[in-house]
Amino acid sequence: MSTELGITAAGLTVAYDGLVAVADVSFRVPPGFVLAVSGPSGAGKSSLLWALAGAVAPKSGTVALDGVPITDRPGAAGQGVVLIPQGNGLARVLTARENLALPLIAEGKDDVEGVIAKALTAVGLADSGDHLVEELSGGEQQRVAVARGLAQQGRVVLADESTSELDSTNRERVLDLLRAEADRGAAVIIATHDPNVAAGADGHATMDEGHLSWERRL
Ligand SMILES: Nc1ncnc2c1ncn2[C@@H]1O[C@H](COP(=O)(O)OP(=O)(O)OP(=O)(O)O)[C@@H](O)[C@H]1O
Repeated sequence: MSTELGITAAGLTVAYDGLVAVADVSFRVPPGFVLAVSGPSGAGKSSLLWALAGAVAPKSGTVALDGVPITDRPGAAGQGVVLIPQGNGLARVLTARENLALPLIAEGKDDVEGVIAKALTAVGLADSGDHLVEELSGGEQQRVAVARGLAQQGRVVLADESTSELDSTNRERVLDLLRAEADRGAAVIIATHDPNVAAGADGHATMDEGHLSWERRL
C-alpha cells in the first residue's frame, strides 16, 4: 500500500459527552498545500484542529501524518504537528522569547536563539522579545503565537483563527508566512471566519454542526 503524504483524517468524530463537535470528517492535506476551514461559531473548527493535533482523542476515526497514526499530543508534537491555538496559549508571565523557547527546548532543537530571532523578526516583533506577554497588545500576542508556531518548523501547521486580532498589514504578513510554511513543504490548515483568508487558500471547506463540506476542493 502506498503511503499517503500529508495529514489525513479518516471518519474523524469528536464528541464531548453527548455533543458531537466533529462528525465523520475525512480529508487529506498534502505537503505544500493550504486548506482553509470556515463555518459559524461552534461549528467544530477548533475541535477538528485539536483532534488533528492529537490534543483531543477522537470518539471514532483516525488521524495520520504520512501514514503514521497520531494518537496523542506529545506524539503528534514529536511528528512535527504544530498547533497555533485560538486564544494563543501563551504563558502571560513569561517573555515572548521564553514562550518561543519552551517548545524548542522540549524538542531538543539546535540554535534556539537564532531560530527565535528569525521568527520574531518575521512577524515584525524583533524588538519585543524581552517583553512579558501580558505587556503586549492582543494583536502582538497573536503574532507571538504565530512566531512560536513558525519557530517549530512543523510538517503540519494548524492555525486556529490566527489573524482574528490583526490589522490588514499584519494579517497579510501572517498569511504570507503561513503560505511560506506550505512552500517549504508543510501541510497548513487555517480555521478562519475571514472570507479573504479562505479565498487565498488552495482549498476551502466549511463546517456546520460538525459536518464538513467543500466550497473548493484541494
Ligand atoms: N472542551 C469542551 N467540552 C465540551 N464542549 C465543548 C468543548 N470544546 C468545544 N465544545 C463544544 O463543541 C462544539 C464545537 O466547538 P468548537 O470550539 O470546536 O467550534 P468552533 O467552530 O471552533 O467555534 P468558534 O468559531 O467559536 O471558535 C460547540 O458546541 C462547543 O460548545
